[in-house]
Amino acid sequence: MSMKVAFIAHDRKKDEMVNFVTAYEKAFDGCQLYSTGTTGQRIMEATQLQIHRFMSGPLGGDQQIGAMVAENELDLIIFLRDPLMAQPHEPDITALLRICDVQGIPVATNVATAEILVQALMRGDFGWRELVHKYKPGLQGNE
Ligand SMILES: O=C(CO)COP(=O)(O)O
Repeated sequence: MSMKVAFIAHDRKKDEMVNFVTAYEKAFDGCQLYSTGTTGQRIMEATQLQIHRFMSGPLGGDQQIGAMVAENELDLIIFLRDPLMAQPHEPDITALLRICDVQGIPVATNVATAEILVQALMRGDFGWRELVHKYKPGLQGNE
């Protein structure tokens, strides 16, 4: 099953995102890729990856990705937030992180975590959906 991965980066984190995705281009090749508007544009300019781009974050892109999460349609999100600058669409960002916690979707908000998750992706140990179900009370595997 091909993994569905989303990339989001705030402006002062976009170079870091491009460098990160470029370094792991092979790992992401073969995944179904999604992004907010400008982040995806920057990654596609720098790599051969094909990415489905949603709207820019401040115009609703975080919410569009959040809608995928709500349907449990994403396996991994790399969201390089700018921790030092307030964003006009802060409520959308909070909402996206919240819905990831609702659905148990792994989110990396810095490259240290992203690195670990991508290593796991390359090893093929992304049994996320099963894991999530295992730990949810009342669901199969957690009697
Ligand atoms: O603002 C963003 C995420 O909150 C990112 O949007 P862009 O990728 O369009 O810059």
